Amino acid sequence: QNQQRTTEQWRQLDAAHHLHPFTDTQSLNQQGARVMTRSEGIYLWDSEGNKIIDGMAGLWCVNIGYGRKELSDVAKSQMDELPFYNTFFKTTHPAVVELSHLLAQVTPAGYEHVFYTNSGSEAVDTMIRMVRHYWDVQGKKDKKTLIGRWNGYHGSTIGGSSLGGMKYMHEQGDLPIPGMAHVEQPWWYKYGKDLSPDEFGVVAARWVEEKILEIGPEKVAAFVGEPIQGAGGVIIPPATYWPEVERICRKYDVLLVADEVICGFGRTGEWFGFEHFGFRPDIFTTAKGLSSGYLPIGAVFVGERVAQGLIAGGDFNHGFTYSGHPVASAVARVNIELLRDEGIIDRVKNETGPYMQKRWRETFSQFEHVDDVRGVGLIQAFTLVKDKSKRELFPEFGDVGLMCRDIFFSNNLIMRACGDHIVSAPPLVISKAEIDEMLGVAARCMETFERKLKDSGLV
Ligand SMILES: Cc1ncc(COP(=O)(O)O)c(CNc2cccc(C(=O)O)c2)c1O
Repeated sequence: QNQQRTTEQWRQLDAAHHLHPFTDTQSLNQQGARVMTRSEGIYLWDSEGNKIIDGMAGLWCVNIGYGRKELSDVAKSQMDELPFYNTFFKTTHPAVVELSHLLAQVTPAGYEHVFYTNSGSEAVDTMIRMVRHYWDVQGKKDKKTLIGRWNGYHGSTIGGSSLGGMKYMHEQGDLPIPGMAHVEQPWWYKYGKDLSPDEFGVVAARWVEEKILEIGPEKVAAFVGEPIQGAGGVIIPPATYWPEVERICRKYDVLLVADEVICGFGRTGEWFGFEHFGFRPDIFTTAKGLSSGYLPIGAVFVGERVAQGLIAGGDFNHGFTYSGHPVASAVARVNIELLRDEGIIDRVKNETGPYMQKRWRETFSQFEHVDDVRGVGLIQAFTLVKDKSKRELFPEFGDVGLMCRDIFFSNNLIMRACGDHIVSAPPLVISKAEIDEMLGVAARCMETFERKLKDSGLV
């Protein structure tokens, strides 16, 4: 157990030694970090004893919910038996074999081969190297460019952040690396103008075709996208988008990659987001819900075509010390078994997902500066807008988002601001009563937000 300290002591030691990710350390240290100490179900407790509703499942990852002893039990027994051994040099171990076998069963047919990493970023970087190596083996050495979307998020390694379309990340570290291209995101609210969503979905998909033709199909290795863009603001493409993207990729022999790090393992009410949108990627990357965040693990699922190409290609010179780590593998296996055996994903699809989407729309559509209220399964969002009637966004996209997020946070409800999008992705085990509790708090926060917005002179 951790040594018992006061919040202030934890804050001071944290400020003295700990550099946080995606953080302005100086401003954090002026206000002090919030010290999360324990968790259960959909709830967190901080060091001041506040009970917090985790509307973000950690970072979109605690799908099974907090406090599942089945995962900590298997972690301890695996750690006692074989805490580590590698999967290099012609060795394997039962934990990674059983996980791989299980994963082949919960994925649609045709995804029989999986490569392990420690994170989503590493899964994306693995995919980048696989895709380029695949085309080399096919003798098409010029097919190296990968196309992503602006505001897409594919992690924070050099490859992942280059493929991602977050310009504020590209500015740090001289990114993107060569061989990366981006098209606009399928955000109907901003780009759809007077097109219907379905018409816009085809237009947005054609941006991919234009980019492929601009670069030259013989140079394009793959198109990569999140079924629903998560960190980019829960941008849910119209139903016509993905089937059209798939048709275009097949037409120019461009591999199609789904980044399922957020959408995977039940978030949309299907096991994987590509099943919800009705397309079949050649490869898909996962992490987060794979272990529900209890231990770090990522996985790249390789479809038959690419798997056979790689296997025929001899040595694939890539991998990590902890690829297929025994304890992470064991925890992931039990996590997936619980998701499957407790029918959690079916319940998201048929019960709690529809309920959340109905209550989410009822709760937020009523507010004057909220529009584009949207969601699928248990991932949902709305956009804070200056003028609904004109679909007009705020000029400094992001300021009011943070204002709104801070009101939730000070009322012990965690939701996320992605620019002026407010997003939520709670644990998949959230009950209808907990959905009502969460949205009751949120509604009161939004009343406060609307008042604060009027006082701010921004509207
Ligand atoms: C689609 C996608 N792909 C890759 C990654 C990278 O995974 P790792 O972080 O495990 O390397 C992600 C991660 N997504 C992510 C990570 C951290 C914060 C937030 C946020 O929206 O606040 C989102 C992601 O959402």
